[in-house]
Amino acid sequence: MSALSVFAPAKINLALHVIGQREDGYHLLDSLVAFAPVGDRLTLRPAEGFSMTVSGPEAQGVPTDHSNLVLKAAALFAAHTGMTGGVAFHLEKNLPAASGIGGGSSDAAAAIRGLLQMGFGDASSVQARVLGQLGAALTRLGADIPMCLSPEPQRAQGVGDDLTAATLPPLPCLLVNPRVGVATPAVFKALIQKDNPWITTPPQFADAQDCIAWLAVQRNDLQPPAIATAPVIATVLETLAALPGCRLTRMSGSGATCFALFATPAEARAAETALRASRPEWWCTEGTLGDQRAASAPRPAFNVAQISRG
Ligand SMILES: C[C@](O)(CO)[C@H](O)COP(=O)(O)OP(=O)(O)OC[C@H]1O[C@@H](n2ccc(N)nc2=O)[C@H](O)[C@@H]1O
Ligand SMILES: Nc1ncnc2c1ncn2[C@@H]1O[C@H](COP(=O)(O)OP(=O)(O)OP(=O)(O)O)[C@@H](O)[C@H]1O
Repeated sequence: MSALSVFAPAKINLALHVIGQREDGYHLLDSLVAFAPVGDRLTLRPAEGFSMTVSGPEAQGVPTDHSNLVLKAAALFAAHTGMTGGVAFHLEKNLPAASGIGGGSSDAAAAIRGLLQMGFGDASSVQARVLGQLGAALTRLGADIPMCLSPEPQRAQGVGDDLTAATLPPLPCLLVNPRVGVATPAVFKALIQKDNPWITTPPQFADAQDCIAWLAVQRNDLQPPAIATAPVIATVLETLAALPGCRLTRMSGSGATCFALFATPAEARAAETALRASRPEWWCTEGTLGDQRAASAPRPAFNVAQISRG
């Protein structure tokens, strides 16, 4: 068996409404999610046991031991499927960690897609029931993992694990992180109002401008508590809003990464050039949001949707 390379795209919460809280403390969400053409790259090579190396521009501080979400997800996969053999993972880290764009969760989901694609797991045991149990365990590992298993536009409800495919037009986007790590639990803890209104059901959008007009009346309820935790996020949003052609600005996930949407890719590219010149210390990259399934990995032998919606 040869090596397999799997793309782990950035996840963007175009809208993120917090609509309640469960007794165990987890929050109930209603979020519209899309994926960017920028992301990490995970390579899987058959080996004895599981191991992990990390390289790339954002590798510093990313664990290479069993605390990496890639190795944790692989261990869960092995426990649930009876997988024999092992894999040497290599992670090329391009996304800043702890930044609200799903980095570790997207890497973990890429590991699961890769293991399925390589044919690991006892085929007879990888049935709907096993995949459902694995899905529940992966949600406990990272609430963003289920939505990253199939990197396509989707509405995420429940604690992030109740997924419905959504149709979105291509959305030209600029992603910006001010290089401040934000801890997700701290932001949820700082959220005062837990029972906010739901998302209105997304209609069919004629084009990017139509979608942006609809998004403008949605929210990210974690934005105010994240700004209270890391005030620089407000500066990022103000800076993005002042860029020529910017139609909408918002924070993704629990921050600190923010995004700006544009009507055309040319406007997004021009905005990236301008921002790189004025704020060279910030991480920024442009790309068109949408469906990254084709780029992420060949389709695995088993239905990934069974895990993510299990
Ligand atoms: C903010 C989002 O990124 C939106 O997509 C996710 O809800 C967070 O996903 P994640 O980073 O994978 O989060 P996890 O590592 O599973 O959870 C970190 C912590 O965030 C809080 N958490 C997470 C998800 C959720 N629905 N409710 C919560 O209250 C819990 O305190 C949890 O212990
Ligand atoms: N593969 C990984 N990539 C990045 N961080 C990882 C990974 N595995 C474990 N971690 C640890 O998880 C922490 C959170 O990183 P991650 O990139 O998942 O952030 P996040 O903001 O929780 O993402 P999101 O909220 O969008 O799901 C990091 O500080 C790091 O110590």
